[in-house]
Amino acid sequence: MAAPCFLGWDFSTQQLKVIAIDEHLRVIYEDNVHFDKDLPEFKTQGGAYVHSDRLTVTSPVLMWVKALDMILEKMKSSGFNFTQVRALSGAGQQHGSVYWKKGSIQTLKNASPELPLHQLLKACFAVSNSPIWMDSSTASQCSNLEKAVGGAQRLAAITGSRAYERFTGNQIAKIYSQNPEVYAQTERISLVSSFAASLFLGAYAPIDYSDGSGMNLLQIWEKVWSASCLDACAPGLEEKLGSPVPSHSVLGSISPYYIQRYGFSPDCKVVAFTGDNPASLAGMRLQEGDIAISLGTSDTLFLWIQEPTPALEGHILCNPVDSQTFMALLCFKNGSLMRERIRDDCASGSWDEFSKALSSTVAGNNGNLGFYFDVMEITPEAVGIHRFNSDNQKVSDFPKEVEIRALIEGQFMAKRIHAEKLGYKVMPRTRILATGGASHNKKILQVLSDVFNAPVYTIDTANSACLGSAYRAIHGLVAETNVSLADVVKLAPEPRLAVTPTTGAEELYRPLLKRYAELEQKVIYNPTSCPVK
Ligand SMILES: Nc1ncnc2c1ncn2[C@@H]1O[C@H](COP(=O)(O)OP(=O)(O)O)[C@@H](O)[C@H]1O
Ligand SMILES: O=C(CO)[C@@H](O)[C@H](O)COP(=O)(O)O
Repeated sequence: MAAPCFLGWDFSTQQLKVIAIDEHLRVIYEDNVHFDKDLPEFKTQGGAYVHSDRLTVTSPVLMWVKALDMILEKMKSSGFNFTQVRALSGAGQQHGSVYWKKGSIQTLKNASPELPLHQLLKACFAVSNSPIWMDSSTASQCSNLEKAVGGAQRLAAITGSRAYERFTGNQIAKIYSQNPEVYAQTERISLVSSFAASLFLGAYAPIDYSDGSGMNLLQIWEKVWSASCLDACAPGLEEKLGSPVPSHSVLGSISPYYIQRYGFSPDCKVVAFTGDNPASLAGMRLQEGDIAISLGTSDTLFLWIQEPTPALEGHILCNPVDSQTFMALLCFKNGSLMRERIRDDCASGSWDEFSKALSSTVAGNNGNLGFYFDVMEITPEAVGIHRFNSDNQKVSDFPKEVEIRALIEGQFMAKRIHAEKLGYKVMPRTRILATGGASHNKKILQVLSDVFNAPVYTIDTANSACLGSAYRAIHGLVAETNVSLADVVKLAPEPRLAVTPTTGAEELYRPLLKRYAELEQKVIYNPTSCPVK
């Protein structure tokens, strides 16, 4: 009999990725399909469409389905032995939503193995372009929701977050108010994560508690939908969402489609999918006191916490690996795409040249500071490029190398300032665990280490959401017997030290952090008066 293996998937913003691990937790297969490059027929940029209002951002749902067809075919042609797979789980970019048309459950259930899924599911979606996390078009729905439950702080106390435009409840409310007939045709609403799980299950997969906490709909303490939030968003919503489940739940066996088309075993189990950040928490084996920083399309910072106090900034999500605890999350929208834009403008499109600029400039950038928000930022709410010299005077440009350092130092100063606002303190034993595409870049990690005055660790793969999903697949099989994820992965390789802070970094950055926080107040978006020019 073939040695067992476990699959972890990640339906992220720019790509679909997969990792297979063996029973010793070693990565034995890794692959990806890049939406823009490998599926050019969908004409996405960074995996998404930015609409003409610059606020609405969507991704074609059939692109995700076709990417799954493509990656499975690639695995098949490489000789991947699907019969070995005992369980699979996965992750999806958070907050995005998929609208299944009435009757689609039958199509999912009876999928013919002769055809690729994207052909079979062509007519299954009431909304062909799914709203995703980059969308910021639901300001009026957010204000309605906060009003309906008694204010922003009250909503945060119930759901873990005040109303955010990308959060799924507000997106659903927009679809219902603009297209009630589309809403009426919809029999099930999935998150990207539970949509992906549905493809493997051949049935509608439930939403897990952790990704469900990014909707402004779930009571994070009781782990049930909030009736007042549901009612404020759209009628009959509870039925369309199904009941949420613990993140470690085994949802069932893989659909016959995969057994017949690819040779999966009928015993292969599908474990609930979750959000990409929660899955990364599992993949990095985050411990209390650690700080995780993901440098993917978005930048995120997250922590494992026991006793959260939901606030007006940041998010509290149910912890994906331990239902008694929580995770705190900050999301920064201007992450890798912003860095790519500055790389293209200032470093001829080369990461090597970008890194050289970081080496050739001094820590602290001689007091030059910058805010780089090509699109409306989430943390803080601000837009535009704002540069300040060491006298706090606004300047219109910087030399190229200074621009690159100002961008990277600014991005990390913002992370430290906002993490500290959440109550987080850098301690002598703090470890930063870095992941995501930009964590490949040591020069970027050095700036991160200096700004936080803490050592930065990485794991063997930057695809921690995939790895965490594969770990969660194993955990799902034993979770009911009270085995923790930590027990399951105790033999996995430890995170490796990547960089340590430069001597004197704390003294250098302390006054700069103070200045940055003060300048941030000046650039924060104020709809009644333009930000400083
Ligand atoms: N050497 C590098 N230096 C900085 N950024 C990099 C480097 N290599 C890749 N990246 C960034 O990684 C991003 C993709 O990260 P990834 O975590 O795979 O994103 P996602 O999961 O959101 O699709 C790319 O947009 C790219 O800008
Ligand atoms: O909106 C958030 C978290 O709240 C984003 O972090 C999305 O989950 C997208 O993730 P990436 O594709 O950038 O990893």
